[in-house]
Amino acid sequence: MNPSDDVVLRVSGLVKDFHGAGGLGRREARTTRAVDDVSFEIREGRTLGLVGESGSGKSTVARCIVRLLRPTAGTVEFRGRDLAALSKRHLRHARQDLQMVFQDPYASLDPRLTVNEIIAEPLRIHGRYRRGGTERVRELLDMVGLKPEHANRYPHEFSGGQRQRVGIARALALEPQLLVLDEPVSALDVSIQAQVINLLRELQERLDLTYLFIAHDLDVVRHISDDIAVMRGGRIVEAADRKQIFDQPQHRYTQALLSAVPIKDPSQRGTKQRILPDEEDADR
Ligand SMILES: Nc1ncnc2c1ncn2[C@@H]1O[C@H](COP(=O)(O)OP(=O)(O)OP(=O)(O)O)[C@@H](O)[C@H]1O
Repeated sequence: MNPSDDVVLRVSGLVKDFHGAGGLGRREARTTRAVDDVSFEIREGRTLGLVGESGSGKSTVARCIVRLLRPTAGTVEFRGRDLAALSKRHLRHARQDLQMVFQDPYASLDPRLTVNEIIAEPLRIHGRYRRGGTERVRELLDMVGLKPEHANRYPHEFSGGQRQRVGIARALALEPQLLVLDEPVSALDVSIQAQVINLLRELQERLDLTYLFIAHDLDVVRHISDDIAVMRGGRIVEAADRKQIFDQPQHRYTQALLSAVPIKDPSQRGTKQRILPDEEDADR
C-alpha cells in the first residue's frame, strides 16, 4: 500500500487573511493574517493535537478545514481530494465525512430544540432521517453515554459535560471519518474534561475515527494525541510526536507552554501562569 493512502487529512500551505476596517481615522483596510503557511497531515485513526495560545489561529485553521471559511491560499485535501476543487454538490457530500465539535456546548446547541431534534438535524439536512431515525438518535445517545429519555429534553436541562456529549452525538450522526474538535473540553470543569476525553478515545477506537484536537493547553492533549503541532502567530512553530514534544521540546515557545509557575497574587493561588517569551525571542 502506498504510505500516503492512509492520510485522511492533508493541509498544505494554508493561509487565511481577514480584511477589516482600519483604526480610528484611517481609511485603509487592515489585513490580519490569522493563518500563515500552515501544513500538516493526519493519518487514519490518529489524533493530531493543535495547540497554541488564544489568537494563534487554531480556530481559523479548523474553520478553513470544514469550509466554514474559505482559505486565502493553500489546499485542504480530504482522502486525497482537494475540497476547494469540488463542486457545491460534491462538497456537501464530502462534508458529511468531516464534522466539527465546538468549544461552547452552551452556545452551539439551539435552546429551542429537543436533544432528539438537535441530533436528528444533520440527518434531516442530508436526507438521511427516514424510518428508524428515532432509533438512530437513541443509538447515538447510547454511544455518548446518555439515556433514551434524554431525547425529549432541552439543552438547558443538562450539565456542561452532558451538553458536550449531545454535541458529540450530533457530530457523529452522519458517520464521519474525521472530527475537528475545537477546544471541546475547555469550557468544562477539570474532572468532567477527563470524562469527555475518555469518551472521545473510546469512540475513536470503536468507530475508527481520525481527530484534529484543538486546545490552548498542552495538558489537555497529552492523553489523546499521537502527534502535536504547536501554533503561534498563525504559524506552526514545532510539530512532532507526543513523546518528543513532552520529553524534548525543541522550540522555546513549546518549552514555555510546558513550563508553569505559580502566580504571585495570593488571591489566585492554585492557578498556573504560563511564561511566554516575546515574539522575537520565540524565533529560533
Ligand atoms: N472573523 C474574523 N475577522 C477578523 N479577524 C479574525 C476573525 N476570526 C479570527 N480573527 C483573528 O485571527 C487571529 C486568529 O484567531 P483564532 O480565533 O483563529 O485563534 P485561536 O488560536 O483559535 O484563539 P482562541 O482560542 O481565542 O479562539 C486573531 O488575531 C483573531 O483576532
